[in-house]
Amino acid sequence: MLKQLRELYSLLTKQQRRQLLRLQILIIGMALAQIAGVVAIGPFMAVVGDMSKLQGDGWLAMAYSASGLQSPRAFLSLLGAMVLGVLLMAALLSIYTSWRLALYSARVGAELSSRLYRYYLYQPWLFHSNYNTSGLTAKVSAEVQRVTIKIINPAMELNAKLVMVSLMTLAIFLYNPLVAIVGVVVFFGTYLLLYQTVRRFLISNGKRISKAQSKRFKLMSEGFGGIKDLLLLHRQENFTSRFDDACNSIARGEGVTQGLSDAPRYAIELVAFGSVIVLVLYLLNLYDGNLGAILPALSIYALAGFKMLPGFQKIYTSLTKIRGNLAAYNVIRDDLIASRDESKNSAVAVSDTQTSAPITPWVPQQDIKLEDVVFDYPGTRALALDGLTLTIPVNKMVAIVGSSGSGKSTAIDLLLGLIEPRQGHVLIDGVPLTQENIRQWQAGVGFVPQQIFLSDASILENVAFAIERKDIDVERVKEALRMAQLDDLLDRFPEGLETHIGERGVQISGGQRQRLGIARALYQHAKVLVFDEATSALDGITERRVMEDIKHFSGQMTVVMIAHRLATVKDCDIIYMLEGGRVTDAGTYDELASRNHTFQMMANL
Ligand SMILES: Nc1ncnc2c1ncn2[C@@H]1O[C@H](COP(=O)(O)OP(=O)(O)OP(=O)(O)O)[C@@H](O)[C@H]1O
Repeated sequence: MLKQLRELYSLLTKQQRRQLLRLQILIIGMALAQIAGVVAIGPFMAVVGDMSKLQGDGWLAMAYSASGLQSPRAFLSLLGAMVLGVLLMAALLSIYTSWRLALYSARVGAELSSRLYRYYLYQPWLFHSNYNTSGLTAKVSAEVQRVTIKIINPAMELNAKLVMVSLMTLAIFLYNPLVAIVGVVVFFGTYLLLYQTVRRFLISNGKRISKAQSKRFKLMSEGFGGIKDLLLLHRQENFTSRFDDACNSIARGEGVTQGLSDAPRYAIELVAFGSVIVLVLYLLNLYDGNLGAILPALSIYALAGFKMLPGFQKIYTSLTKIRGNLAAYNVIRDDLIASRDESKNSAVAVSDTQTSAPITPWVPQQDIKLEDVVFDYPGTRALALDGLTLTIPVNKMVAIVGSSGSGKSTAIDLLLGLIEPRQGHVLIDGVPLTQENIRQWQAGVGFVPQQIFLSDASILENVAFAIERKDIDVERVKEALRMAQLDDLLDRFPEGLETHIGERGVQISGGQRQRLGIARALYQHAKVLVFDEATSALDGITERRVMEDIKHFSGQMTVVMIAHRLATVKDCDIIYMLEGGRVTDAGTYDELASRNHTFQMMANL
């Protein structure tokens, strides 16, 4: 556990560590104030037990005569008020420190969540293609929240109480070493014994919660994502019963961890009462039954115990909470470490996009080539692309067709610069695509996927996707919509460009959605348009209309498309047939239809 806490500390930013140091000073100040409050009760009780202490030459007698008060009772009231004053100061300092600690934990948690979100958004395509979104969402939200509330916050409280208990024990040790040693052994020993008993249980419990948590997120994402199928198949019960199981598992796990954290309080109360009886007997023996001498000592111990017992309990509950939730930390640990290592690069990337001048798109003049490209996905044995070579002349329409798994999407991802070839090159006018020039290349390429993602925002914001509203070029949006044959859509809605579409906005048809995807690509001034089965979800008539739109770009733009239905690619200048990650034939539709048997079968000729 210490290892993980140290690791968590190493994940803090420099600023967070500096804040922690300042908090540490505050914590020590708070502990000293608590000790002052406890010690202050001594003189007060000494006078209560034996008024004669105000006579003679002791320091209490000197303080009494210096106070100028006429009666011992008035002096006692003054002492009482002073004790209350010190206790009040200690209480105020404690409130302030607790507030700062809670704020600090919450801020660290929020920063970790932001850090993870940023880290994931900056990951390359390969990372995302192998991850499910619900897993990432669970990490950024639920797991970080668990780490914040159940590890960082308790760790801060543990820290504060450990300092307080240690300093208080030291103070008692200076007063009476035997009482301090026996007290620590009895209370610490009892808690340690209890903690060792439940430790194993807490660990397995924590893991169970993490597992159920990710299951819950998966069920939510799959349930809402596939709602249409569920409604039709009436299989909601299958999801709700599994969701119930996961929720119950979490509730049971959290309840048990909480219960195990609270349980020792009652056992300790018993030990505490026993200790008071033993202490009284010990003091009676020590001071030979002299109550005047016993009272101050007993009050100091009682007040110290009153402060320390909740401290011990807090240390124990913090430890059990941390132990029970370390599994949440383990789930996000690797990503947090990786995000720390990459944070500098991301910072550069962010400042790059925000401060540097707009990137000049790289517009090819002759052709785009994939040359002898080999690619395999991590963790797979088979090659996705095995020596793929193809040429896309500029301002032509080029299609890539082939059976499922033949490597079409992988070829497109390479072309877009989303993945890098293991061997071979992507050449733009003969110049290889590299990390140095990829941003210029991507700035000039428009990608239209099969499923156009609509933001819950206006048409304007959806065309200029992920751009600050104030930075959107409205004229350019209008131009893109016009080129994508979508201006009629604007006429239909009174609010025009401001019409809200997406989840909570007006619904648009599949064809309009696809055109919106095209407009989004055109807004970037793309000169190369890449369609990844962009029309496969459309009905025949809408698909033909969208294809007509795309044909408009022929001669002015380079169009690359993947299509399953061969009717879609009839007008393309070149059709590449892929099989097993390489080109098996190429030509126009008519050429392939006349000579290629596979093509004839695919086209149902
Ligand atoms: N993220 C991935 N991880 C591992 N293997 C992958 C991944 N994506 C694709 N593959 C594999 O790479 C090969 C080529 O896949 P690709 O998606 O490029 O084919 P495709 O022709 O586009 O198929 P489809 O028409 O079904 O989309 C397939 O064997 C596929 O299983």
